[in-house]
Amino acid sequence: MIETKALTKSYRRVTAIRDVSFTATPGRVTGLVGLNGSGKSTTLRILLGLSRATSGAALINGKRYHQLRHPLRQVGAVLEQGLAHPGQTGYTHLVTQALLSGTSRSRVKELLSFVGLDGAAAKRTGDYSLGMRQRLSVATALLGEPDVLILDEAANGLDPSGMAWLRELLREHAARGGTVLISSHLLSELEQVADDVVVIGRGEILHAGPLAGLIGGTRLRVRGGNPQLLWQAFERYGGTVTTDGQVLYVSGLTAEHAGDIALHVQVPVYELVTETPHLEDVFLSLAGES
Ligand SMILES: Nc1ncnc2c1ncn2[C@@H]1O[C@H](COP(=O)(O)OP(=O)(O)OP(=O)(O)O)[C@@H](O)[C@H]1O
Repeated sequence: MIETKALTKSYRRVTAIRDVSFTATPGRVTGLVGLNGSGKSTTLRILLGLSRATSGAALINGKRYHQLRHPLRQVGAVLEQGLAHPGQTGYTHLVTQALLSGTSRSRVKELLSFVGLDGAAAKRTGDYSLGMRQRLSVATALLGEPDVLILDEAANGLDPSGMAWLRELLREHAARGGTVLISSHLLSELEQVADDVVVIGRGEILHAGPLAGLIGGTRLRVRGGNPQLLWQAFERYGGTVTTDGQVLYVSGLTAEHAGDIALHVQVPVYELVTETPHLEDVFLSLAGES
């Protein structure tokens, strides 16, 4: 479980985050989404004890990071700047980290293969591609078999198969009862993995809740012979109508119902489509309004 309560961080001139409160619950993947500079990394860094909050609390399993008895076994983190020394091989890096977290060497081999790096274990991490570095960071995060995973822009640099691999890994972690918090500046990147989303804009929470709630309902796009008459009829039967001057956008009615209404008022319909708003558009209008 991850909780932030009225978390605020001010630098000398900038308030990076203000009153940020949200919960990431076990068994679910929570996405933290915001445009560049919105405060995602600041929030995650405070959760991981890398930065101190000006006020408020950031808790992992009910405790601040520095109060955790075995932090590396409770929380695994993938941060933007990565972890590995460029001169070390992937294998040496993981063994060093294993020693720090009290994990056995046998788990290192197992993890290298789990993240698809066994072929590159003897290569210097400085020669790794961005995607390989992300895979190594994920392996490092998983070393201590933590319940809680925190990932900052972890999909950066991954190709489509890498993205699919990461999504499956995070979904499985949540399915086993783990807590996953992953940030991104693209909601579309999280669309297939997150159960819940926290949208942050200019340091403040704009939405926190199930992903489905953010998308909202579908609407109908209707073009017909007498828009004025159609509009009145749709509203009379409980629809809510807006228009761009050409097309009517109707919510609160099914396509079947709208078609029947048009037939009833004898207006020909040229187009009747059910539309689901594109998630990225919803996010951009939300983030843009902040
Ligand atoms: N050490 C610092 N000193 C001063 N201001 C900072 C510092 N770190 C972050 N900020 C400011 O705080 C705000 C939030 O930054 P943060 O890095 O948390 O955003 P972000 O959402 O992670 O963005 P990005 O996706 O670009 O990394 C920005 O305005 C940033 O300039």
